Amino acid sequence: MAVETFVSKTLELLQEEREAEIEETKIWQENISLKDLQNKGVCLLKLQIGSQSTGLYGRTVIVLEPRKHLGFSSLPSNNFGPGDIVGIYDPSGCSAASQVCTGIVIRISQASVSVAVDDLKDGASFDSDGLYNLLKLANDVTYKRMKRALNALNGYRTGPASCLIPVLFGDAQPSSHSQSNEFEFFNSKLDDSQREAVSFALSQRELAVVHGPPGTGKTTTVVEIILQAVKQGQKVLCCAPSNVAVDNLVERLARCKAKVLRLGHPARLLESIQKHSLDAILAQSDNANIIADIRKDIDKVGMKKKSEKGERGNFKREIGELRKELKNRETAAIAEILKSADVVLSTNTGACDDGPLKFLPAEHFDWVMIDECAQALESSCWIALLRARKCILAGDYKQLPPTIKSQKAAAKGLSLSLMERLIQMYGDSVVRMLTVQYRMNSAIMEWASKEMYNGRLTAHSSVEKHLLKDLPGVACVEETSTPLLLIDTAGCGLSEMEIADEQSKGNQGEVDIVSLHIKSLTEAGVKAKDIAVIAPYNLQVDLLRQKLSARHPEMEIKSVDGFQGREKEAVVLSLVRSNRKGEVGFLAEDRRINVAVTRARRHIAVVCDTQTVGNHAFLKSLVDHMAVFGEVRTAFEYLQDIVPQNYTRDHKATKTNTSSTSSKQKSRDHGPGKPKEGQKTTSSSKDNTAGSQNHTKSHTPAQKDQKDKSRYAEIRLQVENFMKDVNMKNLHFPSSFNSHDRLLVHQIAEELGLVHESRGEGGGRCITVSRPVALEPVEEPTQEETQEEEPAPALQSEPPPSQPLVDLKTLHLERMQREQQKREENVQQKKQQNCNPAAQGAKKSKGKNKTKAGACDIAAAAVPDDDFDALISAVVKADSVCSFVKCKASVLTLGQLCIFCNRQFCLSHHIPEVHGCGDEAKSHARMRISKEGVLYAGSGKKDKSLDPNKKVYLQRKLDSKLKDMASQRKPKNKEKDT
Ligand SMILES: Nc1ncnc2c1ncn2[C@@H]1O[C@H](COP(=O)(O)OP(=O)(O)OP(=O)(O)O)[C@@H](O)[C@H]1O
Ligand SMILES: [Zn+2]
Ligand SMILES: [Zn+2]
Repeated sequence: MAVETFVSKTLELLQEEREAEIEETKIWQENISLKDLQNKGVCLLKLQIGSQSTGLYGRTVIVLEPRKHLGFSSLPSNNFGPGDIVGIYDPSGCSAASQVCTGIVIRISQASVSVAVDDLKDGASFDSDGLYNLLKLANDVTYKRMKRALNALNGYRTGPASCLIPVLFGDAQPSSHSQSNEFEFFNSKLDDSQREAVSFALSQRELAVVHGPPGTGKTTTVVEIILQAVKQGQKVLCCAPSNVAVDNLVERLARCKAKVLRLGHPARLLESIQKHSLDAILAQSDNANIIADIRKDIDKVGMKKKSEKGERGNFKREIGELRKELKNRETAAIAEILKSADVVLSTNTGACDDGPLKFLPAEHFDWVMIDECAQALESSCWIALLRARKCILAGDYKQLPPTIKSQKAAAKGLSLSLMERLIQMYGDSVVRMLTVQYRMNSAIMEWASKEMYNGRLTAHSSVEKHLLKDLPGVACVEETSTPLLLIDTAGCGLSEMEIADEQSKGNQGEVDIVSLHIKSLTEAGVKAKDIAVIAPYNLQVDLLRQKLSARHPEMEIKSVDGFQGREKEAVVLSLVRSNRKGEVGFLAEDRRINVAVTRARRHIAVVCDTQTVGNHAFLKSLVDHMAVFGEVRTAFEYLQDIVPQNYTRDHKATKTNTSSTSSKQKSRDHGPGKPKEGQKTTSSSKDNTAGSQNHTKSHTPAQKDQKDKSRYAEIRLQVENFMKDVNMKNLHFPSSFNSHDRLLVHQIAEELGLVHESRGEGGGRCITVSRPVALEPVEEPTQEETQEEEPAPALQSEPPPSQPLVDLKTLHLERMQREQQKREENVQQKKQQNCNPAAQGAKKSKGKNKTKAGACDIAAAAVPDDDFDALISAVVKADSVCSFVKCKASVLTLGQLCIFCNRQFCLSHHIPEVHGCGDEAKSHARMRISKEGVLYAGSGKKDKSLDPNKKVYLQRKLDSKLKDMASQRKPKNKEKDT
């Protein structure tokens, strides 16, 4: 009964999912430009042929690359993967008429995609100068196979799985063998939890679940289980949802000398795996020569001129005979090979009856092992499960579930994996969890363990304390000495781009900060190939690649979903979302964040707006964990390095001229070895001394603390003496001061409201403290805006540097919140007056008329209330003329607002390219994504907040932009032969 219910419900949901997919494809074909398809990651446009070769059992393999002369060396972020079925089209479009051929993606990197092409249409060939489009094709083979398996499950009467099925549907209890047989482990290094999982799997009669959290050696355990099964004489069918996971197992098992056989299209297998493929083994078998001869004969016959009438019939018959002979021989050879293998491996759907397995008797396999089970649709598992009397499922259901297009079908249960369903049904009695992890520094692990794995994980001693600085060639600087680094953009105005599509978000400010952090890491000697940059959004991935890929071609920059199953020494995670409403959308999928964080071995840096992401409990737990156990910096510490392109918060440039360097200006924790050029911190504040400044430095072990304190007192005394001596202009500290000393100087200067500056490089670097430049007097600032207006607020009682950390964090957040409120009020006010403070700020900044939409908020925030009126009137005036440098044209009646910089321009300067927003316009055009169409499974809610008028305006603008850009380009007309 349970089976019937399950099958009918699942068939329905699969149908829904299939319809969603078809619907999506239809929408694409009808409404979406190729450009947009590319943005969605399912299309790659205008690729050129990098090389062409014959490989893989006679198939043509072409390598497609982005056009070189455009300067893009990397492909746009996309969802192509090995094994995908694709169409190759000439550049006229992606319609049936322009299709050159279809093929299968063999391999894809950031720089190129290799496709094993199916037969070319008659007469067609690839033009080495031509450009081609690549489109992912929907493929219903998988659906058909799953449906068939479900129907078979429903009608299952007798067969190997008759005892297994009732257990998997709760109609019979799982049981175990009465006497556990003694066995010896092949791998003597297994830890206790791994051994327990292996013993348990061996002792169960029908079902065992191995729950392997990140880095706990799940594959190691699975391999041991399989080897033990083989030793007992069992035949094992081993599956996983993805080709990558299957190949990984093939490699590991082959290394242990197991007799493995990998099923699947050779194009889909890793090169190193191909020798284990059915095709390769077949090619080496005794039958191979005969088969090859027959093939040759067929080719020969086929080559003869087809036009010779009369002869034609003979050829056909001859070929027919040869084909039949070939088929018989191959069938026999395949069956023989299959039977002699101990472990047959394939993807879940590759284990179907229409593949080579049809040559085996129904009872052939004893066990079915499904790895990465939590990432598979249950229906796909049933393709293999019907073949065995016992199943072992391995995976981690706390990581991302299978990708499902229909949110409805997902919500109704399609995304529930077999593994999770069984755990819901039987609880822990069928599960053994691996609890020792071999990847993460314990500080990284603790959060995941606590939030996702009931606190059961422990870090193996080999990784527990490992840090980047322990890697050969990596210097010990602050960035390489901390496992957790949170770079908080709250209150820094680094808002996400306003794009109507929930699936596509970007944040240029975070890109810049990530880039600076990458710079510190690589300068400290961390290799680019050991760093992963991860973002949850494809758009952000693209922006990050644009910024970083040219400089670091070896660095992997991927979406979270694309990184599951992988690990890197260092991970830099950009969470992107930063908005007033506190919307986190897509990030609200806890498992996605879990995956992102647990890729890191020695270091994870999270760049995010804690104020936005803090609205989500799970994300907040991460932020809090990092605040307590790691190091927290505010993005302000980085902004000085990126201000010019990004925004004008340097209000000295705005000539509102005051005193008030932003209250938010935080002490910058320049770490040893990472001081930034030209960096100057002119601010300090009472409020800093109140402790919030110290939140940048968090983790201080007790003994170190003691030493720090005395050194701190020593330096502090020197600085205080300097302050008393009015004749002394500067206080130079010797270059013998190490980076930590300099850090203390920095802290003290901050506390005492002094200016400090580091000069020189490496060992010659030294720090100087001086009095702040005299500032114009200002009115008493408000409580919140507590400022550094008096040169020396100093010498009030200073709390010692270490403070309860959580409190600091809270203080910080509270303050950010107050600032946010204030900013919002200001913006409100600004709106009423219909003015635009950013315009003025931008005009004066660097002469390079460029500013971001958010800049006005920042400028407003940076100005104390009292000055606000003055600013407003200045700005109203500025706003009535064109914002282009030196242009005096009035924009009151005929002005045009630039959506990128939010400024008014006259008709001759309103085009983004003309006044300096060209880059933004270009990237915006690239990012335009239609509202519908869902790329990922997940829990994201659509952002419905964008004003429809604005959206229409935006669309129109972008459309005309695209047209402009298209007409500027002379498309190369390629001749077509049909
Ligand atoms: N018992 C062990 N002793 C020492 N190292 C181990 C042990 N088990 C696993 N490892 C190490 O942990 C790492 C991950 O192991 P493995 O490849 O089996 O896990 P995985 O399945 O790829 O990862 P995950 O656990 O994230 O799924 C490997 O470097 C492996 O050598
Ligand atoms: Zn502009
Ligand atoms: Zn103008």
